[in-house]
Amino acid sequence: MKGEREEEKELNKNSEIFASCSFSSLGLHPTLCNELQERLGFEAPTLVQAQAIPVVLSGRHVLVNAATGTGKTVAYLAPIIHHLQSYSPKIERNQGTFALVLVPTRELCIQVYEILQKLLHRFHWIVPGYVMGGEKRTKEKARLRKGISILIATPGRLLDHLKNTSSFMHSNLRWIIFDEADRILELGFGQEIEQILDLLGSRLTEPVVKGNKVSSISTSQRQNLLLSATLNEKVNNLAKISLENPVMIGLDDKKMQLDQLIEHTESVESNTDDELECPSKVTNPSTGDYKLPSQLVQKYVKVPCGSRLAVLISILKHLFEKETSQKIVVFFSTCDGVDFHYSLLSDFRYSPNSQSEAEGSEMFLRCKIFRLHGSMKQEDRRSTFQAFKTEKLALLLSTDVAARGLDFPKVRCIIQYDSPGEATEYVHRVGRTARLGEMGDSLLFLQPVEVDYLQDLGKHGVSLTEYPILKVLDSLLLHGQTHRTKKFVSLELHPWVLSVQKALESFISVQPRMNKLAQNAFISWVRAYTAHRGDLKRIFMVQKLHLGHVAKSFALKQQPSLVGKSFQKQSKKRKRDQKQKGLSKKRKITGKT
Ligand SMILES: Nc1ncnc2c1ncn2[C@@H]1O[C@H](COP(=O)(O)OP(=O)(O)OP(=O)(O)O)[C@@H](O)[C@H]1O
Repeated sequence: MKGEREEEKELNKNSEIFASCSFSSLGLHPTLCNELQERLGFEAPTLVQAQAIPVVLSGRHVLVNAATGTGKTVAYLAPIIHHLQSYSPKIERNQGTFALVLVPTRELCIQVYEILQKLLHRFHWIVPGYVMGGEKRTKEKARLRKGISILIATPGRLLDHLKNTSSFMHSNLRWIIFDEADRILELGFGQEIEQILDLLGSRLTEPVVKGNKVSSISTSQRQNLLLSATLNEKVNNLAKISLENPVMIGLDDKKMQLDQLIEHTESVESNTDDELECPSKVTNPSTGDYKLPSQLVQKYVKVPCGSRLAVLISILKHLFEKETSQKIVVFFSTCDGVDFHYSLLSDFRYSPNSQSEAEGSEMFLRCKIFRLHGSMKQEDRRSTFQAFKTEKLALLLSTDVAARGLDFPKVRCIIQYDSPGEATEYVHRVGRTARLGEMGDSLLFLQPVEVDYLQDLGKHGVSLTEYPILKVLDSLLLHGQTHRTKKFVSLELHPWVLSVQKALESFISVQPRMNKLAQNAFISWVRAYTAHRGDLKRIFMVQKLHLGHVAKSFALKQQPSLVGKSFQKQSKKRKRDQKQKGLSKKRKITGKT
């Protein structure tokens, strides 16, 4: 009986995610359909692919607004490859770039490149490639000179090459794709994108820059695609300047069959222009335009500041002990925060059940631990990204550098330990789990004074239920027995929390290196907290912070000085980094990720 129900559930899940048609029925070349099946293991298109592929094949400009993890990447790559392979005579390397995919981060660049490589296996004359920050320019120049048919790029580096690499040939450019458009714009790349559109002669609203680099292909032969899991004013503006009479594709989470999809596409098409001309329709945040996977279970946990760290590591312990094969991602607001927690969790030993110190202590968490943030060396970022992908039991500590577009298979739970700020960021962080119909949980940490943030999320149609933290703490064995909370007044005084906090503080206090990391993380955390913008300042009020409790959340017995040398040194370093990266105007909280 149970088996039947499971089967039924599985079927329902599949019909909410996959379309009841084949890739070939969408008009894709048979060899490409084979590659999709054999190299990527895709039996049938997802709903968003079934809807988008025919439209992209038709040559129309498209705006896709679909939930995270619904298969947007193949929705644009497959039709482009289909067209390119059909060119007769065959395209050649020396004809330069035909399609340009713009992505916000280096990791996403590599991820899209890897999928492209697989899809192009049997179309060896179509050359994939990427250019991105952190790589050697000279090597990139050489590759561009040889020719890259489908180029994936981060905006800053692409602009650099457009201006400085004369051998970069793009006069045959036909497609520009903005993948994770919202993130590209949030990172402050709006101006770069406009310049790129100008240099490529692809901006619709303003006169095109004239010069030797403007493409010879007429803009009417261009096809631009914009993909985003969230919509806002900036995305709408980009759509206006880059998309001509686009088809809007947005999927509801509810079940849609293919015939409904086609109807949907058509009805959406007829509204297309109105939608774009009326920003409020596209951008109104209260209409629930944030697409979240319906099977995602979203919870929040209310934790007083001083107990945050003890509670975080207790929840991690509980989750890893409950399921011995799973992956979890924890998001932090700063690189220093990631570094500190990474070192701490990698080394922290504690045996809650040993009666004496003589018995020795054991690793608190028994899983592989990884870290990812923007200040790491490119090779380290790359190897972490690849390693975490293939692990079965692992924890990734990351800044928002991992929040967008990254596809780590089988992530079971997302913990937002430091609050995300903008609701869009929340959506993208949780989007790293519950991908393609898989189950997934998310947990948002809030301090009691921050709970109004739930209302902010509610305005976007995002609702969370409370995580039973006391029950979890009660279930953890301390000195061989569980401790019921009824006898204790609050979470901070729970014997388990007290015991773990004490062990953490002793661990930090005897290790100068850990102490230093904790202090840096504390300072950066306070700075990031003060940098919340607009309305969020009302929720995340720095004045309401008790800095002694914040220090406790970094296992520091004493509060480090915020006016001391190290704070000033860090501020100076941050300004210097900003200058070097030329990002000073881009982000209000630079250096965060
Ligand atoms: N037709 C398909 N059949 C099976 N798996 C698929 C199919 N299409 C995509 N996938 C898988 O689904 C996952 C999500 O795909 P993808 O990363 O393209 O989603 P996305 O919508 O771009 O997500 P995000 O918005 O987070 O970037 C990937 O692991 C991908 O390999």
